[in-house]
Amino acid sequence: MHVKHLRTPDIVIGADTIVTVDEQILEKPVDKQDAYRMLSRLSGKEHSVFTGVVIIHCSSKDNQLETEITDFYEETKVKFSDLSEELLWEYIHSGEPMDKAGGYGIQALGGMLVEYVHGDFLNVVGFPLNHFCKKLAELYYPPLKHTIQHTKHDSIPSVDTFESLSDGESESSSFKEHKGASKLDSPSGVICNSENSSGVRTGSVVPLENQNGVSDSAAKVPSKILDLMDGFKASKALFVASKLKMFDHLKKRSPLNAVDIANEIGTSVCGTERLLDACAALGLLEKTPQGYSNTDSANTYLASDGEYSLHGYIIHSNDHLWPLFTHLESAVKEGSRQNHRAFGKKTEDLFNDYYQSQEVKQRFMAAMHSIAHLTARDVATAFDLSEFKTACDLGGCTGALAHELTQIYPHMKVTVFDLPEVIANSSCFQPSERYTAPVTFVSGDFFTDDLPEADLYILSRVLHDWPDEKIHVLLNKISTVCRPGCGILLAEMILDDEKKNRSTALLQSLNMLVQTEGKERSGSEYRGLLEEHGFSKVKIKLTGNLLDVLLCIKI
Ligand SMILES: C[S@@+](CC[C@H](N)C(=O)[O-])C[C@H]1O[C@@H](n2cnc3c(N)ncnc32)[C@H](O)[C@@H]1O
Repeated sequence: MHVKHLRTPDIVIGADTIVTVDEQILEKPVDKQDAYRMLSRLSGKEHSVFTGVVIIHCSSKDNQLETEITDFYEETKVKFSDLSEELLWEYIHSGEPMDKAGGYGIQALGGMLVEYVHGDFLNVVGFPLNHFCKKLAELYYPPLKHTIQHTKHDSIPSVDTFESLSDGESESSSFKEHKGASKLDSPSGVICNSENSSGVRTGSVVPLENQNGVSDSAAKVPSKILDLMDGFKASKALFVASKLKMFDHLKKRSPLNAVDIANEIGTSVCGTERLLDACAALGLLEKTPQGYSNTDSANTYLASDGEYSLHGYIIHSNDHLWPLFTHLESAVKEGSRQNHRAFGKKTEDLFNDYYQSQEVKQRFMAAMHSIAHLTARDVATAFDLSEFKTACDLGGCTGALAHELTQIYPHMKVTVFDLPEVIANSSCFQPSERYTAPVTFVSGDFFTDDLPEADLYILSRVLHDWPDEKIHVLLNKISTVCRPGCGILLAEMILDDEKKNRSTALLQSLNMLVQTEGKERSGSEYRGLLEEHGFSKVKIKLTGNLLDVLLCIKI
């Protein structure tokens, strides 16, 4: 959900869950599950615990910020006395306030404050009822085209409801729109274009068999399987559009038509037009009679100078991961990495592959940097690290996380420790002067060289590169230099113990199979490895971002 327009007086609705305990606000919203856990622990006692919606009043009159927390249980007013207006707006615009429990606010009168809901109203208020009912109906009673309707509610933004069985989900964010698009060449479906309340054109699929009212659900290919079969085409379309810098051109100037873009990037008009249309259907671009433009998300994430650009990681995915994944079958049969098949050379060490050529090294570092930059804030704030005066980010690469730590903990001295080839190349990834914080870069090999002294050792996406034997070598080295009270902070995609729920992390584990000797691990597996080296008090935080965080302390 995006709160697109704010009315005067500026009232913003839809923050995530905030929990206050004894009048202390945990500044960082916790996720809903955490909140419920806390709530159940504290219920019945005299604590003020609130889950639900934060309504922030910004009064331009006296510059006072007041936060009203509505809750299933109680209501109260808390003053954000230590939160500056600037910070608040940064927070609001970071997109964080727009998900999960924030949606509860728009169920009631709060809905009047929101002018637009991009996506499905019912899906932002909790259980994805719309999607659920739609899927049930698809299974048991496919809708006729003329039954699709839109419902307008008085007190809430105009929305599609499950009564209409429209494909509201496909509009929920520009990046999710690929669901409808992926069915373009589906043998079982045709696209019906409809206009939603925000004027967004959406494609909802009506099975062919419904057009004459005859249901033949046995012949229907499940949409999830179709999505997966199409997924590689969608990925490649994104990769190629990124590689050809289409999003960069459109960020500089838009709308542009296919001929303009083809001329600028030196490609065929017919091929360019098809790629642009595919990107528009995937929700990456907007297409109007005037031409193509980037969506907001494309400007932020896909343009190479976007605030949270993933361009580096996308190019790495295209040039490095794609060839490796074409050998997934061999990797599965043999249980080992496929670099020799993909790139025709056998090296002992994964990082040798990357650092032998300046071009590949630059590409790899840019890829690491883009993900680190996007996740650094969540990693750095997952736990209060202010008690640690010094930190060493082992395998810290470009220093993106190190810089974030120094922003959040100004008194912390942070060292980045990485291989000499990386340290020599790190200068081109440093933030502008204005933000330059005192991060020290030290080169060395963490398996063989002395480690810099620190109170906190950080291993971000390092352990997943290695098999258990190597991890024991590294943890043993860290444990030897750690005094009691020192800590290790891991940032990884942490699997659930049964290894069945987190598809992004499980796919990432396949990614590790094709190129490393490592794998993604569960919280219990990391805990086991760390406890063998004297680290306990393990705390795990699932951030909801690409990386989760584990903190443990040497006893
Ligand atoms: C997957 S990258 C992660 C980079 C960074 N921590 C992040 O999260 O973006 C692994 C990093 O470990 C570094 N590395 C690998 N082997 C190393 C070694 N033996 N000694 C020091 N650093 C090493 C690599 O150079 C690379 O920067």
